[in-house]
Amino acid sequence: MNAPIRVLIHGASGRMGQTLLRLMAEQPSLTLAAAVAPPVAETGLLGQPFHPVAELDAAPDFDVAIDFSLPVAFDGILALCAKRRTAFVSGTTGLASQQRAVLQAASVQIPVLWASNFSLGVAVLEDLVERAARTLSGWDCDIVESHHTRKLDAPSGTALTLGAAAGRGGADPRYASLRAGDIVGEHLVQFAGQGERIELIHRATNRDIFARGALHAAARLAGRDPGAYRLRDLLD
Ligand SMILES: NC(=O)C1=CN([C@@H]2O[C@H](COP(=O)(O)OP(=O)(O)OC[C@H]3O[C@@H](n4cnc5c(N)ncnc54)[C@H](OP(=O)(O)O)[C@@H]3O)[C@@H](O)[C@H]2O)C=CC1
Ligand SMILES: O=C(O)C1=N[C@H](C(=O)O)C[C@H](O)C1
Repeated sequence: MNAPIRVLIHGASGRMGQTLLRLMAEQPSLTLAAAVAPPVAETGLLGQPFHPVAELDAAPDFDVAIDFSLPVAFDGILALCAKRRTAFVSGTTGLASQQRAVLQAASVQIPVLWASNFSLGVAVLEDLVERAARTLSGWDCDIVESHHTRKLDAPSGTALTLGAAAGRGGADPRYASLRAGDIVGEHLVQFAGQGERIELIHRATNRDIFARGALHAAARLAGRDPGAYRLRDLLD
């Protein structure tokens, strides 16, 4: 039997961090090495002690980090993974272009996977949007994203990913963002022509889909050759 893959969860006290910790047992190949969070958060919903962010360098050995935190916290965990030569999975959105460049540079040394959305449905939607944009030349393309009021970045990472897909198909998308209540995440991509309109919508109704996608990716990324992987590279 293979040794379990040791996982460090970064942003462990957050909405996604807590979901990841709850669902980790579903991936029997994974074991928790550390749950990292700022010092104000002493224990999470599951009662596990947090490793303080301030002592990130002293984190126990791990094989892969899963990061769902904030842009301000991203550089530190990526640097630790590069230093320890571990795999890095991140879903943190709102990154600056310079942070994306550093991530790309790190992929020469370690396996990395960053995705704006870890759900299967959005992966399919991305393909549909590119195809629609390619076919519907001259139609207006608008992307409307809705999220909970605690979300800090806008447009969402997913909206930008879908916009890039539309762009590859030749469209020039516009963006609109709504923040309301506890909406987990909704993305509408609308193509409007003369006398007709197509709406492609993805609605996330809970965060488990994102956490399962990230845990699945972590289990398959650990131990791989360095490189920048996409979610679709690791799907069964
Ligand atoms: N790619 C995807 O599929 C998805 C991506 N996301 C993205 O993941 C990120 C996290 O989302 P969510 O869980 O809702 O956000 P939360 O605000 O609930 O969680 C953020 C986490 O980061 C921690 N944190 C804050 N500041 C620092 C710091 N300076 N150093 C280290 N850790 C810090 C927070 O600690 P504390 O609790 O103390 O504030 C918390 O643990 C966002 O960028 C979001 O857009 C979200 C869902 C899906
Ligand atoms: O912050 C969130 O909650 C989410 N963020 C991601 C994004 O920015 O696209 C993914 C999902 O929509 C939830």
